[in-house]
Amino acid sequence: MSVKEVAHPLVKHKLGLLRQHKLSTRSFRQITSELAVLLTYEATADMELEPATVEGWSGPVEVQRIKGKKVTVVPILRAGIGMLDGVLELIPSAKVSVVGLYRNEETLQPVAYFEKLAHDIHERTALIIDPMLATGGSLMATIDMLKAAGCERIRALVLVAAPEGIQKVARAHPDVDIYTASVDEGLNQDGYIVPGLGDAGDRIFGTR
Ligand SMILES: O=P(O)(O)OC[C@H]1O[C@H](OP(=O)(O)OP(=O)(O)O)[C@H](O)[C@@H]1O
Ligand SMILES: O=c1cc[nH]c(=O)[nH]1
Ligand SMILES: [Mg+2]
Repeated sequence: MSVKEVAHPLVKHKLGLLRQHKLSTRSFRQITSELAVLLTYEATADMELEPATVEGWSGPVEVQRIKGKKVTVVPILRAGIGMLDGVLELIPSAKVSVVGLYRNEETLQPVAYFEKLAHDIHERTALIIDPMLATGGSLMATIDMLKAAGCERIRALVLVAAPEGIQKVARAHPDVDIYTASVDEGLNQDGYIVPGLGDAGDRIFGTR
């Protein structure tokens, strides 16, 4: 497994904006979406290309196009929805497989409540999206669902990751790569990432 902490200046700058406590719901949503675009750019950098010929203005031109193009984006409800538009901006033809999970606030264990996956997920690369990787429970549960459905190539795009969650996922799923704007310091006693972003779902949906 690899963890790629994206060092691009735009990513660092936008993440800094997002960390501000006093940020409107509108701005939080907007910047989350922009970061999703940039993480997608990184997470697709090794996509395979194949040669093709198109009809150009001066005749046939040899071009390159993405081979296969089979991707499914997997937002983890609810906060993952905040990254969906950004990912689809770069991969507009991707199928969307939705997973619903929430974290029990006392046990910190993920509780599954929804699953609707692309029917041909076994032949697609899954890009899981969720702003937060904290204890890793939600990501692990999602990976388990995808693998149970036959998915073989899985990547996760998260805005902020805690080392504790990364280690847990790495041990159980060494084949899954993680792309993040930041590996933060760690978790507090309530399982929140420090310095983190707070409750990303509440900030995206304006529910607190
Ligand atoms: O790594 P973990 O410890 O599992 O925590 C991370 C999860 O917690 C948050 O979701 P939450 O349960 O708050 O649901 P929400 O998106 O509906 O707010 C976040 O969006 C992740 O899905
Ligand atoms: O820091 C955290 C941890 C879990 N979920 C969040 O939204 N934020
Ligand atoms: Mg939440």
